[in-house]
Amino acid sequence: MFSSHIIFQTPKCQYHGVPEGYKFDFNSEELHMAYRDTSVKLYQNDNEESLKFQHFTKPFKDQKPKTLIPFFDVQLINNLNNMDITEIRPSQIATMMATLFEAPQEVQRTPDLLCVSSTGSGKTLAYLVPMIQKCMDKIYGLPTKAHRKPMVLIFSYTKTLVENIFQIAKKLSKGTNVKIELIAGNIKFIEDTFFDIGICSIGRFRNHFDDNHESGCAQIDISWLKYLIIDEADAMVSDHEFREILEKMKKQVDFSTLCFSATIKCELYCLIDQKNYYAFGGGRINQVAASIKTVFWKVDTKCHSRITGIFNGKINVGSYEKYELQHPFDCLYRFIQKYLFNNSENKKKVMIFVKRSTVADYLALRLSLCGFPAVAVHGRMDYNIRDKFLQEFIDGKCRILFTTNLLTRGTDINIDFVVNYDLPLEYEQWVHRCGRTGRNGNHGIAITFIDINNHTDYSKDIIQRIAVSVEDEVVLPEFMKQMAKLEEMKKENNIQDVSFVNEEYGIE
Ligand SMILES: Nc1ncnc2c1ncn2[C@@H]1O[C@H](COP(=O)(O)OP(=O)(O)OP(=O)(O)O)[C@@H](O)[C@H]1O
Repeated sequence: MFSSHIIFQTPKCQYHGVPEGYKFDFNSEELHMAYRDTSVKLYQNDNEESLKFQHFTKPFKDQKPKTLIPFFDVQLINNLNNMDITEIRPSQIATMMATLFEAPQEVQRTPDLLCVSSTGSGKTLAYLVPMIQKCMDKIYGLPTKAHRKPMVLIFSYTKTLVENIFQIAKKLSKGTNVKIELIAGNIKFIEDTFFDIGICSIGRFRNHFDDNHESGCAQIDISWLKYLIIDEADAMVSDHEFREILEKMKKQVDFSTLCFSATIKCELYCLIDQKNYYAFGGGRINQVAASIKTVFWKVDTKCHSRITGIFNGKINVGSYEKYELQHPFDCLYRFIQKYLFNNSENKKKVMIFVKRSTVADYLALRLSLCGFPAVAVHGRMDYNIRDKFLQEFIDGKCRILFTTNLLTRGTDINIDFVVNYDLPLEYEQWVHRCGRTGRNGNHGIAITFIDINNHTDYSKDIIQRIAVSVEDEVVLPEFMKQMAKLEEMKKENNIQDVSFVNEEYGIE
């Protein structure tokens, strides 16, 4: 099991790790490998500036390269700047170091990489930037009109994620010759397979790769493949179809596998070459990111909802004075009233996770009828409607979004609150759900409803892992502590037995 501190595996090759306290020397002839985010922060130049992408801009033709560090084309740096991206994040420099340096001679190819870094820490750019640069370097060495076969394939977990990665890749590669192909979704099958980077969903890729492919599908030739990127790798590893494809690809050609996620499980190691890999860990691994405040609210599905409909032209919201517990819908209603609709200036957004798509639809409708417009986005709806609702939420036209597992991972929308109305089936999903807020340097709040009278339905494992993972100062419902048997765990002494209601984000 990884904790937030067990992070680095010594690579079985000649790169050096960087000791604590080491300062990056731009003129150094040595090769370096970043291995922990505390160390990566030490990559600063003499002026103590934070490290920027432009520090790695390629020199002009007649200029002598100052260092052995990798270089980015000006066009790529400009594209990054146009996206307001200047500083390099820890996972980004680690991936850059691992992929852009030439591997030592005794190592045939770039070692594999396991990059585990908190939600919202910038893993998508961590792999896209060096991969686009690699393709640009390759293209320079080829005749202008040469037909190129894919050098990089990127796989991710859902069609929505794959499409997001594609959109970012298109922006990053603007004005370069790098050809990027989307191999996912309900768009037409690709017609030619001459591209540099393919961004794929598993099912659609299979049609272009497998012998049992749909007739007429162009077949992708992977003989040039050098890098296989697996985003949300710990979820992908559970997909048998994906593992089969991977095995088949590995039999055909030797490529480096780069895995990215905010959570890690042991099975993930079967995706990489365990004798020749780097691992990088940044932020809290397998835990909710430090930028997110986690709060637990007790609710009771067995008590009646007091929001009963229209009464004298107003919603009857009942009275709660005598009741300690509330039905989850009532709890949600009061939360939204207090934190999203307390004044006309409020622009805050909440993403609410539920188990089932029918529940998402029902709750969105019910809340809308109560005067708080909400939409639901899930896997059992038409793509176009899904995209339309999601866009309304992104644009802030609708500030309440109900969803299911569909948006658990990877979704990058600026939101203030996450509510786990139901608990997910796996602990890792809870971490990713909470990680939809508190991204990209912002703070967020993730509220988890704990059904106090129905907790037998929950997986004991989830409750236990959540209870153990949260920081000492997070107040937990008593039964969570009991279920987690925290008495036997080292954290027990630090958890106070007080009301679950958090002062700042308590319901009343
Ligand atoms: N160097 C950077 N400077 C400024 N913003 C950045 C930088 N790198 C990434 N970002 C922004 O940070 C946000 C989060 O990035 P990204 O979605 O890649 O996170 P992630 O680590 O993949 O998260 P998750 O694990 O939840 O998928 C994005 O909006 C991205 O544009």
